[in-house]
Amino acid sequence: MNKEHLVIFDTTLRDGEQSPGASMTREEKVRIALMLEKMRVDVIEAGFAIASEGDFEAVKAVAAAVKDSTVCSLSRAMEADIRRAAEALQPAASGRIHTFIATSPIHMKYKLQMQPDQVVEQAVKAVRLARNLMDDVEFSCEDAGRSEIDFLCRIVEAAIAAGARTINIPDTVGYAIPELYAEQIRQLIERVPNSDQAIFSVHCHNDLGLAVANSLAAVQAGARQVECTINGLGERAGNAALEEIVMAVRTRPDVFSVETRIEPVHIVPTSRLVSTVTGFPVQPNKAIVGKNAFAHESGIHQDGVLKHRETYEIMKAQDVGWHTNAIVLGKHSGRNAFRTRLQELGISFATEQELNNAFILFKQLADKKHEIYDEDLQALVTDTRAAAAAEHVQLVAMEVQSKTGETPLAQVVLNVEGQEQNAQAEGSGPVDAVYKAIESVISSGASLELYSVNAITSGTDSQGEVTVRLARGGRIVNGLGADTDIVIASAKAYINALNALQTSVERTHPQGTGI
Ligand SMILES: CC(=O)SCCNC(=O)CCNC(=O)[C@H](O)C(C)(C)COP(=O)(O)OP(=O)(O)OC[C@H]1O[C@@H](n2cnc3c(N)ncnc32)[C@H](O)[C@@H]1OP(=O)(O)O
Ligand SMILES: CC(C)C(=O)C(=O)O
Repeated sequence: MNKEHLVIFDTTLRDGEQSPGASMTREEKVRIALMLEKMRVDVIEAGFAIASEGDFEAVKAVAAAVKDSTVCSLSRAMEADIRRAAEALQPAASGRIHTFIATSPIHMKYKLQMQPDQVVEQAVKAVRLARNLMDDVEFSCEDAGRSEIDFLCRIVEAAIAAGARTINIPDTVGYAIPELYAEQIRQLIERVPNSDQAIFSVHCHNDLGLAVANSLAAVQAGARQVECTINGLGERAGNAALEEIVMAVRTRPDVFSVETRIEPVHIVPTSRLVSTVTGFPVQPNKAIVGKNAFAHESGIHQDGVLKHRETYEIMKAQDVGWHTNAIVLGKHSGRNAFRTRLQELGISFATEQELNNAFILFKQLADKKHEIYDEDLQALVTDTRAAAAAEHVQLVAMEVQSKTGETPLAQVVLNVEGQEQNAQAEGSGPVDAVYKAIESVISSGASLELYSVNAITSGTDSQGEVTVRLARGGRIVNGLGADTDIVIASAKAYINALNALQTSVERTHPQGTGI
């Protein structure tokens, strides 16, 4: 099927900048514009030239920098705005003046305080002036979503006759519903006698979360330009997200008879740039560009993706600029994902039982921690292997009381050579108390040469990894322990070192006297 071209009009630098707190400097706008150009956006709305000296300079700088995309400036239906826009666009290889006036009864009556006839007259004058200054002129009926269809037909016909090449029908306040909005576009195209002389465009706001759905419904009804923003940035709840429009059209060629010229591989880098410049983070579950958009945490999905990616992915992460999709290990993960990740880390187990033991520890850890990182897995494997080695001493249970102004008290239950033993001790800190309690049972006679604790990953739910070095009679051993509770990690590390000390005694003196 021969596809029609869908014009992608990006207004991140104009409507996106209207998000409270998202204002951008001239240099930042140029950086983003160059990324949009690289992505092959057709039209970049760079600002509202009359808004301020800074915005005028920004539009001018973008117009000078961009060569491949059309650069556009917004202007009210007023002579001063239009002339300022034309002046800012002077350096553009291809420039567009975008002029607008509100057409809904509520806007005309209360905001503009004009009669409908006056609005039509002002729109026509504005479009004519803009056409005298520039070939490419777009006219928008602000608040078209709440405008009467007969009035819209009248003003659109007049604007096209005055020279507008693009007619934009914005749902300014995000009031539209897909079927009704599509019907509005369809009727305009059918009823306006000169509609074939213009491209119909849509510009949807997301107040009801319907901006993308409305835009796509309008495309199905004949709109051939979509105005959108990176990350859905924009006034109030934002605009239709460019990445969602582009990828919907691309992913469902069976549904859409249009195509864009966007190179989607630049989507994620551009999204990151916009987020960094504006300081607006992208929510993790945001379609296409959110951190979780191509991440799988649940075992059944991970198993499916590992067997055949398309079982749970309708797009390819790399196509939109991600390095790869992600299998995130957590409490919902299964053995297939666990084993695969360990294999990627170069870790394999001699027996299925060893893998199962590690998987049990993994699930226990995942119950305490949101996400399990590679470093966690490495520590976990060390723990599994330490457990598999001969263990003379095992930690059964422990409890530590640590209160401001009071001496910490530790109670431990150890299994020593198969026999449970209880002990308690005070210490200068909780770890000191635990170590003294352990020593009151074991009496190893070893000296503590090193104690260090590291957070394995970032975040307060990170595991602490403790390293302990013990020395006795010229023998030095290290013990490692990891846990989300660093006092437990410390106990594990100490016991691990005591066991290593005993193992080294056995190696040198097979009839050795024990710990
Ligand atoms: C839906 C949209 O996103 S529209 C774009 C919104 N973006 C912006 O407003 C950002 C840039 N705006 C600005 O910097 C300022 O509002 C300016 C420079 C445009 C105008 O500033 P001011 O002259 O101080 O006017 P102010 O903003 O207070 O009021 C807007 C005036 O424009 C009139 N107006 C609003 N839209 C239009 C229009 N499309 N065409 C003609 N006049 C309009 C209003 O009726 C009001 O007129 P009044 O002062 O005679 O009552
Ligand atoms: C000026 C127009 C295009 C607009 O931003 C809107 O109506 O939301």
